[in-house]
Amino acid sequence: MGSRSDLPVMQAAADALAELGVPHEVRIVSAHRTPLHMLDYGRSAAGRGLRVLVAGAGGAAHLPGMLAAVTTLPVVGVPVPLRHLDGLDSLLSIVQMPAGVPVATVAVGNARNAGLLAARILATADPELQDRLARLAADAEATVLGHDAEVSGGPARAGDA
Ligand SMILES: Nc1c(C(=O)O)ncn1[C@@H]1O[C@H](COP(=O)(O)O)[C@@H](O)[C@H]1O
Repeated sequence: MGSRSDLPVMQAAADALAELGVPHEVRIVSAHRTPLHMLDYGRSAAGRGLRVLVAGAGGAAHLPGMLAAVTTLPVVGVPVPLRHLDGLDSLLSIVQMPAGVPVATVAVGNARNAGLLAARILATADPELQDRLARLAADAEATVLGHDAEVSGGPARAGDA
C-alpha cells in the first residue's frame, strides 16, 4: 500500500488471504514518495517468489500501475477512499490504464475482494486452494440462506420458488 494510512482499508486483503491459508507479505511502498524503493520492490517481486501483487493507494493512485509497469506478475489494484472525492480519484487513476499495462481493479475500498481475486489467480494452479475458495463461497451462501429463513419465517433452500 502507498501509505500506512491505507492499512485500515488494506487489512481486509491480508485477512482474506490469511483465512485461506495463503502466505503473503504486507508492505508500504510508494511510487511518489519512495520511487526507487518501488522500482526495486516491483522488479524483484517475481524473483522473490511472489506470484500476485495487491496494490492499494488513495488519491492520485499511481502505485498499482507503476508496479504493473515493472513486473509481469498480475497486479490487483484497490482504490482507497480518502476524505476528498470519496475514492473516485483513486478509482479512475487505477482503472484507466493504457493498453499493454493491465491492472485488475476492484471496487472502491473493497480490499477483501482484492485478496480473494489474488487467491483465485493462485488457485488456478492449486486444487486445494480451489477447494478452500469453494468452501468459503458455500459458507457465504449458507449465511444468506439463513438470513432469508430468518426474515421470511420459514426454512429456505437454494432454488426454492
Ligand atoms: N497514491 C499514493 C501513492 C502512489 O501512488 O505511489 N503513494 C502514496 N499514495 C497515497 O497518498 C494517500 C495519503 O497518504 P498519507 O496519509 O500518508 O498522507 C494514501 O492513500 C496513499 O496511498
